[in-house]
Amino acid sequence: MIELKDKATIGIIGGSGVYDPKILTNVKEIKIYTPYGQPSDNIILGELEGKKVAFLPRHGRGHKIPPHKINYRANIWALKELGVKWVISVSAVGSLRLDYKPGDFVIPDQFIDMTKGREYTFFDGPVVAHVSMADPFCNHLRRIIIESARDLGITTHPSGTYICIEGPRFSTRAESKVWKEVFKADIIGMTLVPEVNLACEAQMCYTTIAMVTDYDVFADIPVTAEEVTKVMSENTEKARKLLYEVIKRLPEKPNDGECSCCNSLKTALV
Ligand SMILES: CSC[C@H]1O[C@H](OP(=O)(O)O)[C@H](O)[C@@H]1O
Ligand SMILES: Nc1ncnc2[nH]cnc12
Repeated sequence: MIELKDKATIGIIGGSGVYDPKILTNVKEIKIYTPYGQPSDNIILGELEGKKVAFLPRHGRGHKIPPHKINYRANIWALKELGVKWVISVSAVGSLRLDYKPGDFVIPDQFIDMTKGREYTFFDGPVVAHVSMADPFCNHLRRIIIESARDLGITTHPSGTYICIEGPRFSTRAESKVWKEVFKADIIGMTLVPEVNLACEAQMCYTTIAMVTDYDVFADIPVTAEEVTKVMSENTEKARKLLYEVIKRLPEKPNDGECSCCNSLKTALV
């Protein structure tokens, strides 16, 4: 049973290189049990500017869980259980275009799912739901992140299509060419799906701050995990600054006029 004092309205899911919530004060660690098993790690609860924030490292502390083994359902369920309404995900991504450079941020507005066998839904029957994914990210949250990044002078691309591959391997040159030239995706990663789908089913506002770490395999020297980790660690301070500013500006509740994330099940149930 979660106590009222342990509720949080804002959730941060940290990706590669983001394993601790350094911007939070009054932190405490809690373990959450879900019908889907264990989340990636204990959740760190803390405060920022008087707001309650829950932090969860997607790969666990020490990066022990690969993308295809993450218990996405348990992670989203745990955040929902805590009362989270806004979910800000931080992710390392490869760039599929020259003008999205390592160190830049991208706030994607679309995704393409190339994953192969994950648990994609909370609705496995007998209740069946088909949520709309036309606009998969919360536009209210995207606007606040884009404005905050602009005011902080952080180079941020306000749109982009994220292609999510199964991993854990990186793409071949032929695959990367297809993602770039045929699918016209802008960035590539391994963790967005099904995190985004599940957040939508849980009627939460979800957006990703994608940090470009590499040029995938269309660069002369193809991407390595070492390169991703290095670029990510060089830029985590920038990500923290942005998270701080975004959380400062987030209203208590999503604004009905700007997004309909909280009502995603209204038209989804069969
Ligand atoms: C460490 S290299 C590949 C790894 O990094 C990204 O993870 P995240 O989105 O959690 O930052 C990518 O999707 C892969 O899982
Ligand atoms: N090039 C890449 N492909 C897939 N996932 C990534 N995460 C960071 N860079 C990536």
